Amino acid sequence: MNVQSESTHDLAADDALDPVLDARDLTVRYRRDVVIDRASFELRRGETTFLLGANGAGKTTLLRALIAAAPVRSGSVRLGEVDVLRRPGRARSRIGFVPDQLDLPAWMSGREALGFVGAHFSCWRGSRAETMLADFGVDGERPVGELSRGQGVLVMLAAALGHEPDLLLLDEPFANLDPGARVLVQRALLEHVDTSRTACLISTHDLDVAARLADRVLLLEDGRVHEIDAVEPVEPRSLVRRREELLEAAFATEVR
Ligand SMILES: Nc1ncnc2c1ncn2[C@@H]1O[C@H](COP(=O)(O)OP(=O)(O)OP(=O)(O)O)[C@@H](O)[C@H]1O
Repeated sequence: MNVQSESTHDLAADDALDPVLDARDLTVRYRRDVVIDRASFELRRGETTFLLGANGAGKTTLLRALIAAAPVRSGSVRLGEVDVLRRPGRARSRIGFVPDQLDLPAWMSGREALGFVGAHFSCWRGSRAETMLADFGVDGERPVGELSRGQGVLVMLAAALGHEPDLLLLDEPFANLDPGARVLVQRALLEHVDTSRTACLISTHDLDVAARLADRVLLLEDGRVHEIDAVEPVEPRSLVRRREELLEAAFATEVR
């Protein structure tokens, strides 16, 4: 999402060369099943990268591998100078993560959940996360068991953004959000990525959102990660064509 003014263009260009995360030859296996097969890619400062792939392609597995929470068999993940697989605690303190399943204790209030997630990620900036939660219109005193999935995503997003991470990893954050909540989430992400120059990787099945917001697209297919060029310049026709290409590539068997 490059909304830099012209005067900051050079700085943005320099920034763009600076990878926040560098994954090299990453292989993840569940027993004998190779889910991620020698994946290599970078996530760069100020760029929003979308991760596409059919059901079961390994998107969740790949995102988890990037916080050392999946069985990585070989390869490396570096977050700046930090070796994520060797020092996951240190790396996680600089990462905001929104999982696909919100496994929070049902009795916990939204506000307590912010602290819980913050503690897990070795970081806690309570007041900022609580302000974000209020901005999202979620009552922080309500138990998360009483929240809808969309409201739960907003709690996790506030927790993920609250400590101003260098890297944001979001697993299907737009699923089951109503249009209002979707706009809120997208706006919060856009603002955050643009102002703090965070790197961001978002998995989704929503090709409309990906085509509209992506600076880069990674496609996961047969365990391999393929990079698809940025969707720009953004012209309606090229966008439609690009979406069709992505759709065919990602879901070839389903659309035939
Ligand atoms: N803990 C696990 N143990 C064994 N196999 C697993 C485990 N977690 C995931 N898998 C397998 O790994 C593959 C990839 O699953 P993953 O959830 O990463 O895919 P996905 O692309 O996120 O799917 P979806 O779009 O449906 O959410 C699947 O075949 C799944 O069955």
